[in-house]
Amino acid sequence: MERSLSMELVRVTEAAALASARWMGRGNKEEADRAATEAMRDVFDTIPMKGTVVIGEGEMDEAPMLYIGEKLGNGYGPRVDVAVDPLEGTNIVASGQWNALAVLAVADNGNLLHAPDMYMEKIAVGPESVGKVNIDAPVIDNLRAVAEAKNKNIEDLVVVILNRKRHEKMIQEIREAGARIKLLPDGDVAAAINTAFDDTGVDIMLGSGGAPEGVIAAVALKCLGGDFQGKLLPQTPEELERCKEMGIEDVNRILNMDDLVGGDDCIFAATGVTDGELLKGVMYKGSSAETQSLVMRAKSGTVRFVDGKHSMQKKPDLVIR
Ligand SMILES: O=P(O)(O)OC[C@H]1O[C@](O)(COP(=O)(O)O)[C@@H](O)[C@@H]1O
Repeated sequence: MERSLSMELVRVTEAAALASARWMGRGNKEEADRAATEAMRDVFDTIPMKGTVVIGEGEMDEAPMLYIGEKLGNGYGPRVDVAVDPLEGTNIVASGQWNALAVLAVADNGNLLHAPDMYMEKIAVGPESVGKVNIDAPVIDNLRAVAEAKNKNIEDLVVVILNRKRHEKMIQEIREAGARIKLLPDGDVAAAINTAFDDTGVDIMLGSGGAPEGVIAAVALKCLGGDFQGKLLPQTPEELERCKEMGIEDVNRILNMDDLVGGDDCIFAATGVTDGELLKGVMYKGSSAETQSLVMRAKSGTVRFVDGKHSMQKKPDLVIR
């Protein structure tokens, strides 16, 4: 992939964030998602690449755009797999809470796991804890390992986990271990990324969430030198069949970083829609709007924070969609 592709891709997540942030707190997650998806789709065709959506808004018959298999880009450039989540945290935006992102990930053709839309058990940690955790290990063992790797006490750790009934037992185990917890309403991609940035105060992410989001988070952590492990959790015979079609015969198999995103060349881009620990959300300032984005490439190890100031006069399409 060209080095410049990462900076081009930020324009895509910026556009999605600018469009969907208009819907903050308005109680309409569908419209927020639609605005993000349309804006993202519009910008993709200006990007120099031959992309194919492998993780998107759904199958062709259920999503009008950014559907799985859709071709993206201007047709000149590298052949790449594209994973998109135009609005990660639709409920977050609808209720004006923290950590909604517009996100995408790109890797060389054939290198992203085509994760079906089902649950995935996940564990995410930053660089210090690489090689120290195991998704199959008891919670207490993983917490001890992260505490030791970060030279902390377990009581100092902050664990993030989605606030769901299915996590009751795990939350109890974390509490018994003495660690602190952030219970998330939604948004486990931001949570996973935060584990690799010390200033966010987040040490480890545990629990299950969407498998597509898992692949996107794995790309981010590959760029950051962290670790991500996943396990698919099919809930129905149809979902089990989907796993087999993907070549995953043993669903209990741990999906390591290289299973989720192969090779060493992948790019991750995200723009804050609402404020979070790492990225600020969109601010509309009358004649302009400001965005904050994160863009990273695993091959070079470059991590960039990009502040954008967008003119509403010169770019009227940034107004409400
Ligand atoms: O709400 P569930 O079913 O527990 O699913 C969890 C998944 O939903 C999210 O919280 C938000 O997803 P949406 O943006 O599609 O609403 C993800 O971050 C997470 O992976």
